[in-house]
Amino acid sequence: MTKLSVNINKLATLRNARGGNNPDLVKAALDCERFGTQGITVHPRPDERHIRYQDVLDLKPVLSTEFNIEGRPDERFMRLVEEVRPAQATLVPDGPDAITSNAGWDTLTHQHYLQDIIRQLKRWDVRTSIFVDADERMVEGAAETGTDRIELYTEPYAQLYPSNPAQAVAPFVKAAERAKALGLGLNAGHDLDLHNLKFLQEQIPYLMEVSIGHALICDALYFGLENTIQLYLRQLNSSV
Ligand SMILES: CC(=O)[C@@H](O)[C@H](O)COP(=O)(O)O
Ligand SMILES: NCC(=O)COP(=O)(O)O
Repeated sequence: MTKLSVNINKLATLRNARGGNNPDLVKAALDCERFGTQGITVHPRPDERHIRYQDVLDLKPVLSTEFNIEGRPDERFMRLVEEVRPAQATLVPDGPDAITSNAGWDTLTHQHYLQDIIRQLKRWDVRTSIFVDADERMVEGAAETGTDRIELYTEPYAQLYPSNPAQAVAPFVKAAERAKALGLGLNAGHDLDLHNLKFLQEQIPYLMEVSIGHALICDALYFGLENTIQLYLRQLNSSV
């Protein structure tokens, strides 16, 4: 079964636009859970333009599904993960000024660095995932770090999918097969939506989790949050 983890960054963007607490992020996350999501993802960035570090602290005690914190493992991120002990930490290489994630790790160049971080996260009993491009060499480098899982960076898939689905998915299937052969768990995310999700999941049925934010929250403007989550779960063949 492929789990859906709803990324609530965009709800925090909306909340921050007016400086108040509307929408209430904690309530919205709990509603996502009530509507069927199997996880909540946040990606606090150093400028706190959407998720604030305090949001992460507020969410942890109330969530009942898998909490996934994504980000660059700088000192502040690591302190947060140590305090919150989420189900999963996903390491993303974004610089502080990144508009959004735009690449996976170079797991060969940064192998020792990642090994140290993974070791530390495991001491805290946090499952680890490393954000990587669909490149077998990067998957192999990730396996060397001792990580539990990788998350395939799916923007290139999403870009090419409308014109050539088979070509778009081919490198992802190859990378996924390599990950499976190496014993790595597999997640995927970035720019997944109601059009491209089903095909990806059909081609890689052993995908463990997808984290989806931007498109899902945009869809919720039209369909409502509850219906939208149900629509995404249906794409993943969940029993809804
Ligand atoms: C790692 C990843 O692909 C997502 O976390 C994405 O970066 C969302 O972040 P933003 O909501 O800041 O675009
Ligand atoms: N890890 C990907 C994620 O959390 C959401 O990315 P997006 O759907 O906002 O592009």
